[in-house]
Amino acid sequence: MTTPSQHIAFIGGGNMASAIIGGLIRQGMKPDQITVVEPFAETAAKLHQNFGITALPTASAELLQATLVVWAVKPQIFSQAAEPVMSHTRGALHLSVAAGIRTDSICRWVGTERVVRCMPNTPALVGQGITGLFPCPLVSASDKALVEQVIGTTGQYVWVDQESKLDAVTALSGSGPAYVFYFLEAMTQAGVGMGLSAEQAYQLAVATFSGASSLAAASTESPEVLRQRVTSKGGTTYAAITSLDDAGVKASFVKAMQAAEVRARELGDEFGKA
Ligand SMILES: NC(=O)c1ccc[n+]([C@@H]2O[C@H](COP(=O)([O-])OP(=O)(O)OC[C@H]3O[C@@H](n4cnc5c(N)ncnc54)[C@H](OP(=O)(O)O)[C@@H]3O)[C@@H](O)[C@H]2O)c1
Ligand code: PRO
Repeated sequence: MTTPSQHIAFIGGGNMASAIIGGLIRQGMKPDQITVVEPFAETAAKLHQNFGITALPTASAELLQATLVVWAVKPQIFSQAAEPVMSHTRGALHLSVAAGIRTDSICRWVGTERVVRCMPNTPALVGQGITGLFPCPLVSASDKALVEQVIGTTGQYVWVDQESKLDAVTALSGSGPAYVFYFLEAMTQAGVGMGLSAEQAYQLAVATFSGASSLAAASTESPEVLRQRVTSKGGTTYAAITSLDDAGVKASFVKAMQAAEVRARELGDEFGKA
């Protein structure tokens, strides 16, 4: 992976921007190749402390040097954040991480159709993210290559062929780390209830998740077969999975992800109008 030689601007310097900036810096990009617009002083201080970047509190002509602009603001304020930025960045390629906000809204707000919409996730912070990407028709092969270079510093990526599929990516891998943490909370709570220390229960739960994920990634077999290998006839796993099935956990999980996909669409409808 080569480091982008371009200048990159981030609008919004919070969690997701920091995850991507961290990836870029780890790969050797220099802080002076990165401009961040971040009005919140505490977040700006963290950017300085973590990456040596002095954020701008508001948009300025400094943004003119950006060849790529990464939009990492909440969907709710995207259109408002774009107003002061637009006049400085019309010549740049734009990459949005905002959940739900569709490319027709983004193109209107940023004044160009060189727009890629994406959905990363927070394991990007440790270089193990996965990002879904969707390009507008005017995005060139070299634009896509630049986006791949930037997002590649945070982990894996997949291009989707229809924009609506990004809402599914959002429900699956965008929100997905929260589902994993939810399971970790439950497994740790159960372990503590059975007499383990909180530290040991958490260590066992985290190692089990990462170990099982690595096994699934390395295996050619389906998760169903891998699960069956753990499940001895009449044994402990059988008792646990039967209890989960009786409680309808799998169906509830599918329903929960559908709720996330619906919410992504709603965010686009609700905040994409402006
Ligand atoms: N976190 C995730 O797991 C995740 C995953 C994929 C995609 N996303 C998407 O990433 C985007 C950012 O999420 P996040 O979790 O990184 O949120 P966040 O940590 O709150 O970061 C957003 C930052 O933008 C700042 N901001 C507000 N108004 C601004 C303006 N006018 N100009 C420039 N910056 C402004 C916010 O400052 P204030 O705090 O002062 O408002 C905040 O620091 C969202 O659209 C979300 O859908 C998040
Ligand atoms: N975090 C954002 C949300 O919860 C988008 C995916 C992960 O809306």
